[in-house]
Amino acid sequence: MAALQATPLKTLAFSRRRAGGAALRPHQMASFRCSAAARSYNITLLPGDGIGPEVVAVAKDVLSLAGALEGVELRFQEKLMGGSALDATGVPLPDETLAAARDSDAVLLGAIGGYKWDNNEKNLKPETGLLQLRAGLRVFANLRPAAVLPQLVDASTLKKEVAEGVDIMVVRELTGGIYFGKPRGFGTNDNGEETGFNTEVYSASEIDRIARVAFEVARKRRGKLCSVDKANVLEASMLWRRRVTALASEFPDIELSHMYVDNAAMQLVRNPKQFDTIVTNNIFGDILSDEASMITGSIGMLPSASVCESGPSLFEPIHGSAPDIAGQDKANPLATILSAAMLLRYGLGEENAAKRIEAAVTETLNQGFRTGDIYSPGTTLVGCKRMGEEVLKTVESQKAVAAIN
Ligand SMILES: NC(=O)C1=CN([C@@H]2O[C@H](COP(=O)(O)OP(=O)(O)OC[C@H]3O[C@@H](n4cnc5c(N)ncnc54)[C@H](O)[C@@H]3O)[C@@H](O)[C@H]2O)C=CC1
Ligand SMILES: CC(C)CC(=O)C(=O)O
Ligand SMILES: [Mg+2]
Repeated sequence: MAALQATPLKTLAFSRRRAGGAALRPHQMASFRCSAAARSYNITLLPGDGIGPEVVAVAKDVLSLAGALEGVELRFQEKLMGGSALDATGVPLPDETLAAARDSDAVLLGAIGGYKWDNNEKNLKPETGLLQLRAGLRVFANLRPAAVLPQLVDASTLKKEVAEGVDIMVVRELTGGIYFGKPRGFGTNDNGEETGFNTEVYSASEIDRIARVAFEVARKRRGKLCSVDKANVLEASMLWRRRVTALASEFPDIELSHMYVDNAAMQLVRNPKQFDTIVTNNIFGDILSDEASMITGSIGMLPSASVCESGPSLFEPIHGSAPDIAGQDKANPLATILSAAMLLRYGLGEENAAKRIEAAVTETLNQGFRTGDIYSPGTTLVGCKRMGEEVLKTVESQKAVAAIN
């Protein structure tokens, strides 16, 4: 934990384990890098449901090629998760899947959920499996970068002058709050009416550990941190604000501000450039990052990394299983491809391979290829598979390599 508190992103690069081995420390990294044979990693793939298998298949190929070109061997194992696991095994997160994820160097998830399971009881919902996975891996910090790429400024729903240059990092608490709080359930009120209830609860230590990560992230960015809460109404938010404020004395170089979540939702579309790093709870982070995604052009563009104190990290696009376009080769795979780049950088410490992927995505967009969600006149409309093929071509190309160096 001490290392994570000190430099979360840097530490992430060293937080993964070799298969069956102990965590590598930074000073071991140089010798580890010298041995080509040692640079091999076990990756658990959890394609999930809907567009999940479509985007993960594409991202796996990109990950493999970028790794191979940088001398990194990636060994993949695919496990059931979500609705597909429910259908096959009766539970949304089979023990075998969690065990495999825990035992790997990093985990790449597509998305889970779909109409078929929407009316299942809580324990038999794909979404419950995802919450169990996050809790099981103890990945409490979810980093969701939302940056407007110059090539996609016209795909933003906001005016060009409002959208261009936006570069926000949402640090979302991921294993606490109302998605996990007890009591929860259904009951009956005094009038005999049916009720449904959930509990928003945070302990001081849960707030402190996510806030520390956020302060450190802000330190590596532009030094501004906005803590988003609802402290005018909710006790959990009152504690949140008190703890974040207290912690600020340890980070005098960071400009801390506080904002109520309703105002933050409005400010994000009014003047998103005012934000650098945002730290917030589980549910507000879920909602605000989807909102931020539209500033960048599409939810199909945003990757994420979910990290813990030790053990494998989880990488996933921020979007869901998009059942409305599933099976039609319409999904944008770039969020998952960019999640694969985050996996290489923060999960495995393989910076060059990560850069190769990011450069390839930039180049593919420069060449004008667009899936439907980011299409604008004058660009070339492609499906999920073709977008993957174009990225693969540029991963290998001289141009992508030149962009790295
Ligand atoms: N991490 C996960 O696995 C998540 C799962 N879900 C689940 O996904 C299912 C659908 O949820 P929704 O609320 O519809 O959210 P969603 O993110 O799946 O879709 C929202 C809208 O964005 C579009 N979209 C999403 N990803 C896209 C991509 N890569 N390319 C192009 N368009 C894309 C969809 O077509 C849809 O119109 C539900 O069962 C939900 O519980 C929702 C959010 C996260
Ligand atoms: C499907 C939910 C469990 C979570 C969600 O929407 C998200 O993490 O983005
Ligand atoms: Mg969400």
